[in-house]
Amino acid sequence: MENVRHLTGFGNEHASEAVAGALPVGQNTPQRVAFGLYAEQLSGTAFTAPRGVNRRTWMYRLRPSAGHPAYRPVEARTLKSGPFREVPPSPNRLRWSPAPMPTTPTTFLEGLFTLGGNGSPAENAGAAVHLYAATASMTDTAFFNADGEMLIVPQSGTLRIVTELGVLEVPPGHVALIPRGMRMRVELPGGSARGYICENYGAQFRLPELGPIGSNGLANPRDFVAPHAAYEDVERPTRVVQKFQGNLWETTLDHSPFDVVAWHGNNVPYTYDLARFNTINTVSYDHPDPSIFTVLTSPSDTPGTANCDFVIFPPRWMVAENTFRPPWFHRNVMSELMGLVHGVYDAKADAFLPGGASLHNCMSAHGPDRKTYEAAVAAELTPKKIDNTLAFMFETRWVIAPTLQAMESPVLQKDYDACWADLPKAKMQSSGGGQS
Ligand SMILES: O=C(O)Cc1cc(O)ccc1O
Ligand SMILES: [Fe+2]
Repeated sequence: MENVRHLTGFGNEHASEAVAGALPVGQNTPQRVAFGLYAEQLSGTAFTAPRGVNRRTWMYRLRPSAGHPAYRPVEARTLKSGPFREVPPSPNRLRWSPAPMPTTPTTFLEGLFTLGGNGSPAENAGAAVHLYAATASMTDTAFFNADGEMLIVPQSGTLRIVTELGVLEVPPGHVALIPRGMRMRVELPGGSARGYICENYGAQFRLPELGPIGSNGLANPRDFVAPHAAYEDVERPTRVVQKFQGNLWETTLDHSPFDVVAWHGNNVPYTYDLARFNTINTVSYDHPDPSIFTVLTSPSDTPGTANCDFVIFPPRWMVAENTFRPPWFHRNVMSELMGLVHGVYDAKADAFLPGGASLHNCMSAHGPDRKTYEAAVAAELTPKKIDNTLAFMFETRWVIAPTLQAMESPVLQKDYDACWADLPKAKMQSSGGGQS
């Protein structure tokens, strides 16, 4: 009964205690909490947010978080933040090969490299896209992000993420969602790890509406897993680093901040196994819009126009008749940043590599590369499984401005445009209505 050990269900009111009797019954703040624990609330939405989206968690801890010395600024190095104004946002299609792993010991926090983003923490809107490449576990260090929640997409190497509410194991193929402000420490059981992060400055990610799909499908709520309470009673100097309005600040505690003995609430970290995604696709003709593959969405103030969608392209059967089956040629109002966890993406036969990334901003013309196009128009349309692949996209209503370091990166591909060059001209009958 492995499942009994998990707390499941997206947005649920979870409760967990590492020590029996630590969690108050029937109220949040008794005059005296069991064992002398301190009650502390972490909110993820305004107190008055509508009930359906309101998120907060109550923690019962050895010491209140308030007991800390002043934070002092520290260098953020390759971690950048909105507003993204270092370089004019490029209308060009951009693609990066995977960056080499660091050759010196580098933690998750030290190895963050920002590709680009939009909006800013000050506006509570937009998102940033970071890559991480780590070769060392964080030790006696905790990090929290006051600027937004973080959706972590491992590409290689399992992450063990210690959070205030418990421990998450996140192998490639799974994702983790860490609420704004929640302390975390990232350990590497396999010694190294690489992946992608969407730092969401806007409204918290949630499950998309299902409309005519009905009451089941896509990412089912029950497959999101929250940790059990687990605490450290450690009296050792611990660095706490926070990202606040784009800058990093740090202070030192004389104890571990992972000292929450019990908690209850719905503002919690989650993991989700993307293999659980219930993929829906055409069984008749034509390639649907990729919104059909939305795992999580962060809405903006305009209904149906996301601050950021997290979309995946998982293994699936392709059965469409009389159809060009791969993604079509298109120019979108929304901007698209893509990554690849493993395998080959069905629009790009070449050079879109696991650990790499591509950026197709608002109105930039893109779609299948020439090799994909030629294979798809020639293909015999028997049922075929697209297998052993996992690509994803962060899609956002605002243009994603790359950072200077992303534009100057040696792994920025110089010849991406060439994959659409030399597509043969259509052969019109000369009797048609064309003018010459
Ligand atoms: O550009 C891409 O590869 C992403 C994408 C996939 C798809 O199936 C349809 C549209 C789209 O933007
Ligand atoms: Fe696209």
